[in-house]
Amino acid sequence: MTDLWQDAMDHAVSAARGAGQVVREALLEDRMVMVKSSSVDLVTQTDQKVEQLIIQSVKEKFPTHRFIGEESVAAGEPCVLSDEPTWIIDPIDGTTNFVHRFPFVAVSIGFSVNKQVEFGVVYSCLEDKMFTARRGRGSFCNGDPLQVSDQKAIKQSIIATEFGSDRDPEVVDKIFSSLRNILCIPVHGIRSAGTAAINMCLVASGCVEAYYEIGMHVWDLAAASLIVSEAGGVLMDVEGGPFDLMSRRVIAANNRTIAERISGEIQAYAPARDDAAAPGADP
Ligand SMILES: O=P(O)(O)OC[C@@]1(O)O[C@H](CO)[C@@H](O)[C@@H]1O
Ligand SMILES: [Mg+2]
Ligand SMILES: [Mg+2]
Repeated sequence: MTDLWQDAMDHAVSAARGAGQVVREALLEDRMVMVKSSSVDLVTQTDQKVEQLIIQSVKEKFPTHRFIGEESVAAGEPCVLSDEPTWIIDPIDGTTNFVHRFPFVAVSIGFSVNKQVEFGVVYSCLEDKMFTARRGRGSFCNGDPLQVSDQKAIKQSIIATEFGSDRDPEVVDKIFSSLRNILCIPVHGIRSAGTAAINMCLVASGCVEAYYEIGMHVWDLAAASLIVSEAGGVLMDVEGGPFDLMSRRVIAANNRTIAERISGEIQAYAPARDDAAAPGADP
């Protein structure tokens, strides 16, 4: 049977590796920092340049494919996940880390058809770790198979989360309330890589038992969601229902028991969905 998407996945790996080289070179220069939704939601010309390089390279090979790119959406492109083959791109996940030279910076490229992720590529470009997954064919890091942690007890676990870029005191109170509840289970520790994609690859690698967050976007999650599930992990909404790529809410865990326990401790809220502005979106 013809393997429809292997050529596209091979291109994604090559594009992510090339983008990582651009990121590493940019780290040697001064970076002009701009802001988006708030004074702590950063973007640089490197984010924009890398996204355009990836999108242009894909358009040359797959001219009918669609795109959801973080910086294209920021510039006004619609954020619509259709049934069409769609490349879901975060050119730099961890821009704040990139600006501060904190060494966790990822290029994330997900690919969906019929709203289902067919492959995911996350390149941690300062670690030179290429995380990949193809639906139904497992997850890998630099070609080595990945498997989530076999830890069953949350009290023997490390949990990853992030603080996001929303500084609204009411939102911050919810974030810290959830954090306190989970820390006081107690768990062994809480960790933040500063990038959702790498946090989720740490779940897939068995380095942390779970990651949860409210507020990130589809481009942070798409590729890594498949890397987690193909490593034997589970994905869930923060209130325990099914994971929804466009909801800006996720629990990614090594097993359902730990995911459900985390869900029970989170003070949930619902940010505006990524597809909220899409034509025909539910109000
Ligand atoms: O804007 P970026 O760098 O692409 O992504 C922002 C981000 O790093 O910030 C959040 C942590 O607060 C993560 O969920 C997300 O991955
Ligand atoms: Mg991101
Ligand atoms: Mg980004």
